[in-house]
Amino acid sequence: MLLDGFGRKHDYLRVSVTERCNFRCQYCMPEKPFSWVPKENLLSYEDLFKFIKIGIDEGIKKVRITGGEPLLRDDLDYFIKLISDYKNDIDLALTTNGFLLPQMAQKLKDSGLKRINISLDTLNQERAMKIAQKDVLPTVLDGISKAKNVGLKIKINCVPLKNINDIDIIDVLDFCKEEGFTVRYIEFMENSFAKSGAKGLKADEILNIIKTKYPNIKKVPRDTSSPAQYYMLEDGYEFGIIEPHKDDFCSSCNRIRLTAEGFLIPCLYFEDAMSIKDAIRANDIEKATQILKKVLQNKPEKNKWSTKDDNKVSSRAFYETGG
Ligand SMILES: Nc1nc2c(ncn2[C@@H]2O[C@H](COP(=O)(O)OP(=O)(O)OP(=O)(O)O)[C@@H](O)[C@H]2O)c(=O)[nH]1
Ligand SMILES: C[S@@+](CC[C@H](N)C(=O)[O-])C[C@H]1O[C@@H](n2cnc3c(N)ncnc32)[C@H](O)[C@@H]1O
Ligand code: SF4
Ligand code: SF4
Repeated sequence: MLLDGFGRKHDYLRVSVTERCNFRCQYCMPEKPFSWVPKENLLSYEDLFKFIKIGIDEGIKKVRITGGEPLLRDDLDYFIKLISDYKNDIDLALTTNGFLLPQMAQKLKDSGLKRINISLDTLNQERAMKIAQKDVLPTVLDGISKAKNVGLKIKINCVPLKNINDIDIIDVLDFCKEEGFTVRYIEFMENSFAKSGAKGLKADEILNIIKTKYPNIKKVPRDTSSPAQYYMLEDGYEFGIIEPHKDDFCSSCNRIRLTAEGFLIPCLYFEDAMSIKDAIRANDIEKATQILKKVLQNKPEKNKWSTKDDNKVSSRAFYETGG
């Protein structure tokens, strides 16, 4: 079992397979980074898989593949199959912007992927273009529909930005309700890579907008293993809000992150990380396991965003950590 220094059991591994992306979302990667991590510094699928096996053998029950845009990395279905064949009952999921799903959805499903979380900030083509800085919406909607048709379980992630897509919150909710998807609104997390001046909506602002159409909203008892607080509409439909500025879910944090370069990141909002790259490349499983346990031992108790100081800005890029 993987326990950290506060006795929290870790059974959720998020693996970023690339930091590259085909979108330039204002809240994440508005400019192409000055340089990408050179390809030779990335861990191969076989090496990432070696580490995932360690995790699974130590008690990891859920693996989420993310990025950058994970579907940009060639042969992702091969990687997913490696994991799925190793342990078929693992909760194997992917977070994607959806753009490459039209051609990938079936392959992903066939390779053993179970769930998919897709980013969808608006159903308005122009505003989608403004956020991603590319005309993405028709292809993303096609991708969502393909993913649904092949039988992948879908959640939608939406980051509402002030004066950009705050007017789309209810549309996105209604779309998800109709399609049978769970939507989670994520508060914009200030970071030094986001477009300057970008402003997110806080949870109560998001809720107030939803209440203009659905006044009777009930809070669902909190599942503290998820960063999302869920709410229920009168008809039973549930949606979530993720408030990264809070830390009430940190006391039951169950997750650890691995970047494409092999850094193990204990907490989304801390700079610390240790590399397992050399150990894994040398096939030194014992050393890689030791590093994993050391990272967990030194994991912070909670994020540093919950203080009253609202001006904190993370210097970690979401496209590097995978969110
Ligand atoms: N503060 C905080 N936010 C998180 C954490 N994990 C995920 N989030 C936020 O939630 C967003 C969406 O996460 P997803 O990639 O969809 O994964 P998930 O929420 O674990 O998905 P499920 O497995 O479906 O519950 C991330 O981009 C983050 O903004 C976390 O550990 N701490
Ligand atoms: C970094 S992306 C990687 C996966 C994929 N490219 C995507 O967009 O779904 C993972 C998640 O992080 C979220 N995200 C990115 N930047 C964010 C920010 N500054 N604040 C809050 N969420 C953010 C995205 O909306 C997405 O749901
Ligand atoms: S949020 Fe996802 S799609 Fe948007 S720029 Fe970041 S990695 Fe790319
Ligand atoms: S902010 Fe850090 S400690 Fe809190 S839930 Fe996320 S990863 Fe865990």
